[in-house]
Amino acid sequence: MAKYSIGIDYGTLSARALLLNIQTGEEVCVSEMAYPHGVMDECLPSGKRLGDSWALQDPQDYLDALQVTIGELLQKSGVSPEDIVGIGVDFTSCTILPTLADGTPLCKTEGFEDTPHAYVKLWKHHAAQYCADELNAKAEAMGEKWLALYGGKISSEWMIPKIMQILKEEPRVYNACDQILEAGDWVVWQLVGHQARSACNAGFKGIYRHDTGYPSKAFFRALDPRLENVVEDKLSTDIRPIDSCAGYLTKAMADWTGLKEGTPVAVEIMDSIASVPACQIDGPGKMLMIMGTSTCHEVLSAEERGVPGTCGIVKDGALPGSFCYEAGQSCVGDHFSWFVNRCLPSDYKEEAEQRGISPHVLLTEKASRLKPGESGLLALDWWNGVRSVLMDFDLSGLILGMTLRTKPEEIYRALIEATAFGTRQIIDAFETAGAPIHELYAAGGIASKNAMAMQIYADICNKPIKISGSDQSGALGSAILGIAAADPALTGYKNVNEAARKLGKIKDTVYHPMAGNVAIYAQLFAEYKKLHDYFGRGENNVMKKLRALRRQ
Ligand SMILES: Nc1ncnc2c1ncn2[C@@H]1O[C@H](COP(=O)(O)OP(=O)(O)O)[C@@H](O)[C@H]1O
Ligand SMILES: O=C(CO)[C@@H](O)[C@@H](O)COP(=O)(O)O
Repeated sequence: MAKYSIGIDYGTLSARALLLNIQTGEEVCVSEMAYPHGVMDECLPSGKRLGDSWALQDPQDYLDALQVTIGELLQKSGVSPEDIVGIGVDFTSCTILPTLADGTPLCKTEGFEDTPHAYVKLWKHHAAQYCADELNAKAEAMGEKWLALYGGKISSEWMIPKIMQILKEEPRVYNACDQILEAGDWVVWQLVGHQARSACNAGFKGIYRHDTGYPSKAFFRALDPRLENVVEDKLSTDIRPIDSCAGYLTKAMADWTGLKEGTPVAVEIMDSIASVPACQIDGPGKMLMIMGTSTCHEVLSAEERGVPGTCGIVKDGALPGSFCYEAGQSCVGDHFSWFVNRCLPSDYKEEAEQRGISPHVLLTEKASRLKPGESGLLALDWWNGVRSVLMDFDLSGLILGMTLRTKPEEIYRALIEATAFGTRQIIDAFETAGAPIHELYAAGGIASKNAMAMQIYADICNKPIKISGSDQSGALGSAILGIAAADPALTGYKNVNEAARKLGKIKDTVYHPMAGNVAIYAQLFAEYKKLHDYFGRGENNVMKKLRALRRQ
């Protein structure tokens, strides 16, 4: 009798669930639900305005997505809940929410429905930059050893700066909540009825180290005396490995989803990392890029050492037996959709509509006819701040070289090239730190949808790129972890590594660098680096001044 696992991938705008046949690897069906409240970056549903760089979500959307997507999987496939051996969940991160002791989100309690700080802060909520600046200065002054393991700077996207922002701006929320946790950990809590926080999230986003735990009380006290006991008061030291079982589906959640009560649920994993087992990344020298709204870069290594430009290193963070390094770019697909949504001229919109294709496909078709360098444009990919080498969300975007003749497809291509230069910068940082990258692998929406972008990346990075065999690599990785959570006697897999070897997959297509393009892009990259340093390393702080003026 065939057995199945379900993987649920919570992205920025939607959740995707995948039903996987655990013996054949067949992806039986996929179901997606866009979050009804989407990303709230201007106001709450009540109309209450949010500040600059805010990005919130409504946690009820996550539960509704469980009900709708799992219901659809069961209905479309006709598979019996009895034959589902496990469930895995991955989530965009660092996405956090304050809750009561029983898990009720604070934004759903009386008196907090209209309080922005009581809602989920999405990964791309960047309004805690001033808190991150304070934290980084303090960590450096106090010689905190963990700082180097986060590339030398903690991002304002990460958990502690976000908690600091809540405490400083709305102490009422900080005091009223019993827990502050990753939304992925919260979903698992809802599924199994108790908390089982993920080592992956805690390590990458919560400054939790496998050997030393959280930063010391003295450090938290130095940040703010009210934070001295933040770990005991709001976090947890019960941190679980990602290949373990978090617990079993409760009766209430079985009724909500249509699944069987008692189905094992895996400890949650970050969405980016879930693609590692799905793409058969099993050792050093391979960099996996998960390219969607943002891009995350994953590298496995036997060693733990700080690499400038990375955002974190976690022991057994992606697969047991290796350290996983993550670097990232906060604006990739978002970069392209900004252009499509805000700047596309009406004749282009009409052409796309008439031909029944998306504006991305139209712009890509036109941009494919251009040669590298032909547009005369060069952009900095900082539309959503910088998560890599500079780690600064007060920086902003730039396009250089525009003339009266500049065409939309030229800008679109320059934006894609800018994100590839950003990736090249990250690869160079790894290689300079003594971790050579021989091959690139790509997963996520853009890897499967945009061949031109992948060729540009191969040319700019001067490395071959292999593509994930699944269009839903996050959900596939989660389903693999769902197997690891189940009884091996039932699944036939000894551990997650074995399941990843058998069920992970890569396409036959490989994008090879083209020598002529590589040479031209090398010249453009040299100019990109100059702009990067000029605007990013303090020589000209105009971007920060403009941001400060906007906030006044
Ligand atoms: N043909 C395309 N070329 C480039 N980017 C695209 C294309 N189609 C969609 N995108 C971008 O892909 C992003 C969504 O990526 P996806 O991996 O599906 O989601 P997520 O990052 O939320 O997991 C959006 O930002 C969108 O602008
Ligand atoms: O930062 C991480 C993971 O570490 C991502 O969750 C974040 O960049 C958002 O990813 P998506 O672009 O929504 O796939």
